Amino acid sequence: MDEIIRIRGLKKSFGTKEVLKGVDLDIIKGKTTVILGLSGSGKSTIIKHIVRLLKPDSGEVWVEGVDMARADEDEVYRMRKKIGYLFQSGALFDSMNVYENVAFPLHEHTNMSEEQIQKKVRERLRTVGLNPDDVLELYPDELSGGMRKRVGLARSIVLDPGIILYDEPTSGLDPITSDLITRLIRNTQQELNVTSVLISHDIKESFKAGDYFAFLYDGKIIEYGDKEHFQNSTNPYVRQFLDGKAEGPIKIVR
Ligand SMILES: Nc1ncnc2c1ncn2[C@@H]1O[C@H](COP(=O)(O)OP(=O)(O)OP(=O)(O)O)[C@@H](O)[C@H]1O
Repeated sequence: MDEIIRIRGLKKSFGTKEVLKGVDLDIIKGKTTVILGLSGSGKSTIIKHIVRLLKPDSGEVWVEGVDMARADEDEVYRMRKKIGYLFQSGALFDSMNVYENVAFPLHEHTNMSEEQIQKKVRERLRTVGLNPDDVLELYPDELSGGMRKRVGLARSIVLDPGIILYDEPTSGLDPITSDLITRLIRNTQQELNVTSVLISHDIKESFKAGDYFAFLYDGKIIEYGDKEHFQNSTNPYVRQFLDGKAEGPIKIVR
């Protein structure tokens, strides 16, 4: 298998709380891998290590052959250009309009002319199903939740990354808007031929979006496989999660 990201023995604690206890995970190139798990189980913590927003206590996080845990700042900067990251909140800059938000990474990371930037911003807004002329001058507080997610997605793909990380892209959205965002993720993956990592606790949307599935529980990946393997898993923790039952072996720590 052709893995583009390889995580080995990843451990991370916050204070006395041991969140990741030895995560092993391969992300296959050109596919969408979904990381499933309970709220607070550490899913975001895993992907923050991929872009080195966090450093492991121990273990290795290889991205395209670069050990992100030990890379120097120049290398981290170079790698971040290749990785799109759609934060849970959508995280648009409130003081900037849609154009400025989507153009931001191009201004930061490229020497493109304003004319080229405009062309690229318009193109990427169209990729996420928005009409540039309708939205370019709007501010985030003038957009619906679904539109904000789409603008966030346009911004995370504007540098044509090879890898896109999605943190709960459909949280807080109605089922129809969620479906739309999931389709966009799917289309984006096919149009740009990217590798996607998606964090979710929305099982329905995950199965529509994903090729491979990893289940994080008690600090480790305890199940991994393609859709058929995952849906038919006999692991009692996975079964309880998929069935959405409060009774079972899963311990909910609050
Ligand atoms: N910077 C931090 N400092 C202290 N604790 C943190 C920090 N980041 C995460 N945590 C804690 O680590 C645990 C895992 O958080 P994380 O956000 O990775 O979970 P998650 O699986 O993505 O959850 P959710 O689905 O609710 O977003 C939580 O208990 C959280 O409070």
